[in-house]
Amino acid sequence: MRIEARHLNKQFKTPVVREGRFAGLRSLFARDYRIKEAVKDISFNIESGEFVGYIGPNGAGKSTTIKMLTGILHPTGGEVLLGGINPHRERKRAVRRLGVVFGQRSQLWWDLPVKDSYDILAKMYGVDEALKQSRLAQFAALLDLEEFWLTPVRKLSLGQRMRADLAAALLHDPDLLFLDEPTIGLDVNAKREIRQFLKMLNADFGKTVLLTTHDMDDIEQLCSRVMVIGNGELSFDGTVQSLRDTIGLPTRFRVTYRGEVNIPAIPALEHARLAVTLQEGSVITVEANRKTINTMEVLRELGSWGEIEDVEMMEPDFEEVIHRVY
Ligand SMILES: Nc1ncnc2c1ncn2[C@@H]1O[C@H](COP(=O)(O)OP(=O)(O)OP(=O)(O)O)[C@@H](O)[C@H]1O
Repeated sequence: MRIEARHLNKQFKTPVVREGRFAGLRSLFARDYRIKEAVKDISFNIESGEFVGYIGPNGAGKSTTIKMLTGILHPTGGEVLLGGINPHRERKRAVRRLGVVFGQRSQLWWDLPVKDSYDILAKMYGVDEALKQSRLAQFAALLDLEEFWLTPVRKLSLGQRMRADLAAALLHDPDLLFLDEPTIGLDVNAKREIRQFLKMLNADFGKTVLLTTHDMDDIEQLCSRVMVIGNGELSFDGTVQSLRDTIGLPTRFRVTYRGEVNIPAIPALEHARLAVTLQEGSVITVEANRKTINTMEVLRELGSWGEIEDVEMMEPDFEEVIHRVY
């Protein structure tokens, strides 16, 4: 099912608290508001079967976008279409086609045993008993749900809770999945399990997925496409590889010199973004943008600074670099 976002905007209006004498009294009569433009004119299409990552720094507008896409929050401007259905005008029809997981907040009933939440959700979505049983049997096998079937949700570990929440979001067999930080706070093993499951949902069951995350491994391992939002605006939309190319990931060279080192004030390759990031005696770390200079050029330049004893090359870490881009 296709997701279309057309010129989405969201402004939040929050009252400003006044200070000083009689401030409270004055606020009763005339209120000042501050307008926060959380999402500014965002448009994109996500085709059926795509797995798209949605990334950006804290407060960039990711959750606000997801809430508008799923119909929870009304846009100030623009329109959302999910398989042609506007979730704000036809909420019930849209809700049947989409599943949502918010990693920070469970949609399960906190004090009830896990299985009871599925009974309630099945009733809410009109999933009949036989379908509910067969789907739950499938999820129980894939997500190992049975070990905590009768445990109240509040007693689940974070990893168990996330698995339980995923099953809940899928109980009515939606075509679209919106996942807001589904791996947050999980350990390495739990992350791996969740990723395997999500990969399977997309590859084998054809679910269309939009995923927000701060974990670049999620993006690299799962997404065919990534959108970057910063300060409410889309700043990138393309493949993970083209994002890497755009950023021009720097490679780090750690060079140990024998004897004296003379770093020129302006290195010859400065125009191509060769920068000294650390100097510890005769050990110097430089960063070079491999898009603009090749390794031999870098080594030639470094060799002109002194007699090289050893060079260690370190490949860039996507996660670290993307945070610089934010
Ligand atoms: N209900 C609200 N009222 C006022 N401001 C809000 C409201 N919800 C969000 N905002 C503001 O809108 C901006 C975008 O918030 P949003 O939660 O969408 O960011 P995010 O990209 O999901 O961040 P994070 O990665 O921290 O979860 C922030 O500045 C936030 O403070």
